[in-house]
Amino acid sequence: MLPNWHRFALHPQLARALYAQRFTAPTPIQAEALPLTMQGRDVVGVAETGSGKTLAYGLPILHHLLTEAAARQSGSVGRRPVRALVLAPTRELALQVSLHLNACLNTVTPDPKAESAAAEDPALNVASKKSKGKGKAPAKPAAPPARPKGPPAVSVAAIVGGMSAQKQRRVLGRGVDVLVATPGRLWDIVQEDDVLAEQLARLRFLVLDEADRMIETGHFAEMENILRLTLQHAKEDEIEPEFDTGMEEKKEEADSKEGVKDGEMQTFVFSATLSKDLQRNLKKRGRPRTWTKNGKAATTLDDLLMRLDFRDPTPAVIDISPEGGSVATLQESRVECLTTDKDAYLYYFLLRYPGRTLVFLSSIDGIRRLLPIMDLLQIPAFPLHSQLEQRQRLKNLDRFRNTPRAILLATDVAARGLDVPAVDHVVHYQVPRTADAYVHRNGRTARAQRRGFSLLMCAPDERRVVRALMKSLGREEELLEMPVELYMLDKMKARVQLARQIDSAQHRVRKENHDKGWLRNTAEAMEIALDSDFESSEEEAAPSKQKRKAADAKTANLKAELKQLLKQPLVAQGVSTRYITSGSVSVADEMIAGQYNETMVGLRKTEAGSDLVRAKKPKSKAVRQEFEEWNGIEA
Ligand SMILES: Nc1ncnc2c1ncn2[C@@H]1O[C@H](COP(=O)(O)OP(=O)(O)OP(=O)(O)O)[C@@H](O)[C@H]1O
Repeated sequence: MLPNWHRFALHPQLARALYAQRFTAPTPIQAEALPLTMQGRDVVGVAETGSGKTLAYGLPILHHLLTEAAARQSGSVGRRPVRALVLAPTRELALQVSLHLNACLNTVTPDPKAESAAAEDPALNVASKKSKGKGKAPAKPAAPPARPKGPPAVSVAAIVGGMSAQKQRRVLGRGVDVLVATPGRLWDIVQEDDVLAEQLARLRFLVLDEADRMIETGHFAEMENILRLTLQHAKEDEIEPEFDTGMEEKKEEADSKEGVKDGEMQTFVFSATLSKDLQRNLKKRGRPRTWTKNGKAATTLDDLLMRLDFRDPTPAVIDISPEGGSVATLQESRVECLTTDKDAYLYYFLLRYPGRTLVFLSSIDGIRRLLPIMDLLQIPAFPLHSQLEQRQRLKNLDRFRNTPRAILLATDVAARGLDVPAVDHVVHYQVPRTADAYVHRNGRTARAQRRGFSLLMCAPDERRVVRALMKSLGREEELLEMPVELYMLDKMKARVQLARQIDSAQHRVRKENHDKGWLRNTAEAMEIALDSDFESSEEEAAPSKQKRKAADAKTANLKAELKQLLKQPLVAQGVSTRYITSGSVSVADEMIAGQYNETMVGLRKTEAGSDLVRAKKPKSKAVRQEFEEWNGIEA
């Protein structure tokens, strides 16, 4: 059925699922990893973002468990032990991995709505339940046979923070074969669940997905604790002889055999970015002797990986990441602008190049500030950051997934691992702090061989960071620049300026109301009567009714003005809207040919990235210094 997959001799159920999802051939990382993982080797895989790493480790796990389940047949009762643990840095990524693996157990193509429902409820996130969803069979190829009823042969479930822990415990109680988890929540549960703790010591597979990120997200201690549990008992009891017994040689001989021994745990570490040094060290290393070498806790990814319980004496390292960290189908660019103009440049970009766009900001406050402005400008944008409730995060992700031109304003919580199909553009509203973050953010677009575009917004005080960033990626060429029609940009600035004024006026009113309400509520809760002094001082402080009325009227005027502006067509310089056949640009011709930009009259419809220009040569040092001093930029 799928000749390109034949050589891996995958379980027929997986072959059917690959066929149903039209994965006709393995991706390069899958093609390189599968022969090793299927033979019991430990693998460290580094491949560009969106290259199919999940199945590179997922298929061998599912293959093994499905084969094992077939041999087990019926009859076994009681809670099935967890056989594979996948640790992922964020809730979204864990849920996504779990859905991806489940889709390989269901031979029915998942319906995105059913998927999101399942994602909202990890208790549903097992193969048996999902198959009951209204899974749409693909039109072509023909729908495969329905799966048999009854409990799933292999179940996958996600355990993440922000969801009902009770429900997740119930899922665990039913038996989970592949557990996908974020370290924080898993550690909470493990501490109260001795059975689970015991099971983690007998895993057949351990996966660290986006391992480097887990250290950044403050999960370090929990992850270390969990990894400690996965050290298998026999090893902990092993006493290292202090003198030469000749045993060591024999052991080394046995160890030099590739792969893990039968039934032992296989470890997979996957990421889009793993330092070359670390990869070299991993190749050279032997097994860890003791967990807490020097009695110190691991603090870096290098430490952590060096402490992993690789059972394979020579873990295979597959690195097919592109030089400089960029994907071939990705077009990168930058635009230089003042910090205060970034909103206008972003607005310009969104109108000039419509498409599903993921905008990365470095702070939650930044998102909170930008969101109402986008709203006032009638740009549909959704936030994604760690202070949103989990349900809200999933809802926003879902909306972003299902709205073709949606905008997602996200912090780096969304940078890694998230697989939203067809993200057209990534915008770095602020320069990311590390080169890895830059690569991972960009990795949300240009996935699975699709084209993608990224724009780095660079303020004068960020130039130095950008230079360092490019240097650490080994880039010699500067990023190409996105050209901007300055005439059009001015119009954007006027609109943004109005939106900001309205927002700050509304914000003032909201804050006043909030402060007043807060005082009253607190006083009420504490059963304190606010005395007349307080009331009168409040009255004094509060703007008079008249003042408020005037302020409200001003805001209403501003709103009306903005509404009016938004209604007006954005016309490029040199274009007459009255006589669209005249002027320097033949708008009519382009309209007829469907080549015009929908919101910016007179500008051709072009894809982002198709009109990039080489950056201007840097000014001579003296001139630059003068410019920087003049602009108050630190030398
Ligand atoms: N063999 C295949 N053929 C076609 N598409 C595939 C194949 N394997 C995976 N995909 C699709 O490619 C997309 C990216 O896969 P995946 O999320 O595993 O990438 P990744 O390498 O883990 O990315 P990241 O590093 O960003 O997490 C997914 O939508 C997946 O369904």
